Amino acid sequence: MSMIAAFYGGKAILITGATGFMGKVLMEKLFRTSPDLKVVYILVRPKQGQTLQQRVFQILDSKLFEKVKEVCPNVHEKIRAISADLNQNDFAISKEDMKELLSHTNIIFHCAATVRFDDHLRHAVQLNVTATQQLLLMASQMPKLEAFIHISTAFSNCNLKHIDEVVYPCPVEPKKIIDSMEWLDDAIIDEITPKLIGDWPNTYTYTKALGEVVVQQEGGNLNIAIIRPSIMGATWQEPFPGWVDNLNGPSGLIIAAGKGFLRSIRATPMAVADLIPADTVVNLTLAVGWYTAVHRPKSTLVYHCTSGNLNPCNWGKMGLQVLATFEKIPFERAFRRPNADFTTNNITTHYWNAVSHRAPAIIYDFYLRLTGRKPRMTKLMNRLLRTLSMLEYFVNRSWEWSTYNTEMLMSELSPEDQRVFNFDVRQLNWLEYIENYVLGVKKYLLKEDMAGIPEAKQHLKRLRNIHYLFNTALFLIAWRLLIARSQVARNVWFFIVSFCYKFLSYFRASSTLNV
Ligand SMILES: CCCCCCCCCCCCCCCCCCCCCCCCCCCCCC(=O)SCCNC(=O)CCNC(=O)[C@H](O)C(C)(C)COP(=O)(O)OP(=O)(O)OC[C@H]1O[C@@H](n2cnc3c(N)ncnc32)[C@H](O)[C@@H]1OP(=O)(O)O
Ligand SMILES: NC(=O)C1=CN([C@@H]2O[C@H](COP(=O)(O)OP(=O)(O)OC[C@H]3O[C@@H](n4cnc5c(N)ncnc54)[C@H](OP(=O)(O)O)[C@@H]3O)[C@@H](O)[C@H]2O)C=CC1
Repeated sequence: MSMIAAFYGGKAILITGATGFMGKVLMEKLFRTSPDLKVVYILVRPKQGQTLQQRVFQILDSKLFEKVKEVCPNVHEKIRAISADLNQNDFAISKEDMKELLSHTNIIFHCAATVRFDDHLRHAVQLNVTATQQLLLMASQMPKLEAFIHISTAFSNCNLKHIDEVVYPCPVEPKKIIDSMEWLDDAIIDEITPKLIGDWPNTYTYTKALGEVVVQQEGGNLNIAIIRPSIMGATWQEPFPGWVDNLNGPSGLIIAAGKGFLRSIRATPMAVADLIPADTVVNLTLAVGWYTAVHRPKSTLVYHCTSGNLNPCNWGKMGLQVLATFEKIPFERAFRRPNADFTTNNITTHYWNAVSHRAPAIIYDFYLRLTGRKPRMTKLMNRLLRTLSMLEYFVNRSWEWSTYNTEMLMSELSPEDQRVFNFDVRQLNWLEYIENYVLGVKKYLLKEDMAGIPEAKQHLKRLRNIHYLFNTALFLIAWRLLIARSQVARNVWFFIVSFCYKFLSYFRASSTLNV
C-alpha cells in the first residue's frame, strides 16, 4: 500500500491554479491515487463567459480525467470550486466560503501564478508575490493545516549559474516592492522595471524569486516547502504519455516548427534543455506534501525538480528528435515543410528571420490579398519572432541545479511509493518522451486525428514539389539576369554548356562503339 496515497485519504486539500496545466495534472493524480480524499477546494475565477461550474465540468469531461472517473465516480462531488480572484483583496472569497476553507483545510498546494514573461510588473507582483503573502496569512489561520506547498520555478534564480536548494535574498525586499506598487503609477513602474529586475531576464522570473522570499519570511510556524520545476513539458507516463494543454515552454514552438512557420531559432545546440514532464513534477509535489506534513522538517526545504544533472538532454538532440518525429507524424495543413535549424549569432539570426520568416509571410499575404482574402501571415510571424526573442535567453545558457533534497526524499520513500509517485528522471528515455510529446501536441493541442496522417504526408509532398519548383525558377531567373549583365557569368555558362555537350557526345560515341 502506498503511504503517500493513504496519507491524502480523508484530507481536505486546497489548490490554487487548479485550472492551469500543472493544477489539472495534480488534481487528476490526487483523485486517481487517493479516491477516498475528503474534498479538494479549488480557487477559480469565472473566465471567458464560463461559470465556475462550467469550468470544472469542462476539466472533468476532458480525456485527462477518464481514468479518474473509473476509480472515483463521484469525483465531481468531491471538488468544491470556490469563486476567487487572486488579484483581489482576500481573494474576493465570500465570508461563508472563507470560513469553510479556514476551518477544514489540511494541505495547500499553491500553483497559481502568471507565467507570462512580459507581464506588467504590477500584475506580476500582485499575483506572484502579494497573492502568495495573502495565502500565507490565510494559512496561518487554519488550525488543521499540515503543510503548505509553494510551487516556484527553477529559473527564479536564473541570474546565477549554479543554484542550490536554498532561498536566495533579492536586492530589494519584497515588502518594499509590494508597497511601491500601491502608489507608483504605471508609467513610473515601466520606467523603473529594468532597474528593479536587474539581471533577471523578465518580470516572471523576478517575481517568482520575490515570491520565494515572501514564503520564507512570512511562513511563520507553518510547515512549508518550495518546489522548483524547470521547463514543464507534456506528461511522461501518467495518466497517459504526451498530455499537454497549453502553448507555454516548448509546446508552442513545436507547433510553429511542425506547421512550417518556424525555420530557425537562435539557440545553442549543446546547451542543456532542462525539460521536466508535468507528471514528474506532480509526483514530487505530492511526495513533498506528505513528507512536509509527516516529518515536519525544521526549516523550509526547497526541492529542485529538474532533469539536467541526472539525465541531461541538449537542445540539439531535442530539436533533431522533434524534426524526426514530424517525418512519421506530420501536422495537418502545414504552411511549409518542417525544416528548422539553429542559428548561433545575431547576424545569421537576422538574416534567416528576413529570408525564412518575414519574406515568405509577405509573399503569402500578397497571395491572400490577390485572392481577395485577409492577410494574416505577417502578423502571425511577428508574434512568433517576439515569442522567440523572449525564449532565447533560456535556450542559449545552461544551469546547474543541485538536487540533494529531491534525492533525499526519493530515498525516504518506500519501494511502492517510489513506483506510484515516481520522480526519478534517470529512467526517462528522451527520444521516446519527445516523440510522445509531439504526438500529444498533435492530439490534445491541435486536436488533429491520426486518420489524417496520410493526407498530411501527401500535403507535405506537394509542398516539397512546390519548394523545388520555386527554387528552380528562382535560380533560373537569377542566372538569366546575371548572364545578361556579366561577361564572366556568360563565359562560365558557355563553358558549362560546351562541357556538357562534349561529355554527351563522348558518351554517345562510346556507347555506339560498344554495340
Ligand atoms: C548539433 C546539431 C544541432 C542541429 C539541430 C537542428 C535542429 C533544428 C531545430 C528544430 C526546432 C524544432 C522545434 C523546437 C522544439 C524545441 C525548441 C525549444 C524551445 C523551448 C523554449 C523553452 C523555454 C522556456 C523557458 C522557461 C523558463 C521558465 C519556465 C517556467 O517557469 S514557466 C512557463 C514558461 N512560460 C511561458 O512559456 C510563457 C511564455 N509566453 C508568454 O510570455 C507570452 O505568451 C508571449 C510569448 C510573450 C506572447 O505574448 P502575446 O501577448 O504576444 O501573445 P498571447 O500570450 O496573448 O498569445 C497570442 C497568441 O500566441 C499564442 N502563444 C502564446 N504563447 C505562445 C508560445 N509560447 N508559442 C507560440 N504561440 C504562443 C497564443 O495562443 C495566442 O494565439 P491565438 O489565441 O491564436 O491568438
Ligand atoms: N509551465 C511551466 O513550464 C512551469 C511552471 N512553473 C510554475 O508552476 C505553476 C503552475 O504553472 P502552469 O500550470 O504552467 O501555469 P498556467 O498558466 O497553466 O496556470 C496558471 C493558473 O493560475 C490561475 N490564475 C492566474 N491568475 C489568477 C487569478 N487572478 N485568480 C485566480 N487564479 C488565477 C489560472 O487560472 P485561470 O485558468 O483562471 O487563468 C491557472 O489556473 C506556476 O506557479 C508556475 O510558476 C514552474 C516551472 C515551469
